[in-house]
Amino acid sequence: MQKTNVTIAPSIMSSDLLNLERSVRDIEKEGIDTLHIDIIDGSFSPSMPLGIDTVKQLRKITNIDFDVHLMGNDNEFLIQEMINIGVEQISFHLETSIHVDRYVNLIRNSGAKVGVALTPSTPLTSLEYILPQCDTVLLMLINPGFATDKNEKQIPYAVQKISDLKKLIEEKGLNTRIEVDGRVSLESIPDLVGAGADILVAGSTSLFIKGRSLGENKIIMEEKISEGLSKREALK
Ligand SMILES: O=C(CO)[C@H](O)[C@H](O)COP(=O)(O)O
Repeated sequence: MQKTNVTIAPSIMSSDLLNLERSVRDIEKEGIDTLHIDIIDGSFSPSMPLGIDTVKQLRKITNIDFDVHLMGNDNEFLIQEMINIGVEQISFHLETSIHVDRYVNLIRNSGAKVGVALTPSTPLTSLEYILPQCDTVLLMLINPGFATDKNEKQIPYAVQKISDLKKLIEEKGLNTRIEVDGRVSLESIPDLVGAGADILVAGSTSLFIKGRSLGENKIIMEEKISEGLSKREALK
């Protein structure tokens, strides 16, 4: 399979939470170099699958890149904790941020990559001034934190929002990567990648689909990514 620049970022909260070390080893064995870690504070949204100490423990056992998605209200506190641990990318939500430039600078000065996350209905206009300072924009395609709620479906305007963001990034001549998260399923990957998604957060509807091994699911994901890249080429 041809290597593409679309990143598969397994969401550790979708793996076996009772065997995190084994999940990390399985992910490493597949040559995956990014781990998506959701930190949810129970107030921003109701679940609390992983905590700060989980990230600390994970850091001790692996050098894989940590792509941390903060879903909390106290961004300054959480960002500082992640910086202290030493993670490679930190994304925080604009909806819970007043001091956005301050958070961007905190993350940038630590050497980590800067990500700004948007819940599904937050318009792209909210990125107007901050986009040039972002390495990544994380578009949530379900309401963040509700991954275990099976009634939570991918938003119907996912492809539209990704292609609108891609256009904005290209118009401004930026290299910002688009990360998508929430029901990034085997079925939806070709359209999401076709529209411009660069980082796919892989959870229960792709990499961790039960009944197949991680390796088997990864091969199918790669096929779907190739399909998406062909679509993207055709749309040019
Ligand atoms: O951020 C998340 C939920 O807020 C999870 O990372 C994501 O939902 C996992 O993927 P899937 O929806 O395919 O299980």
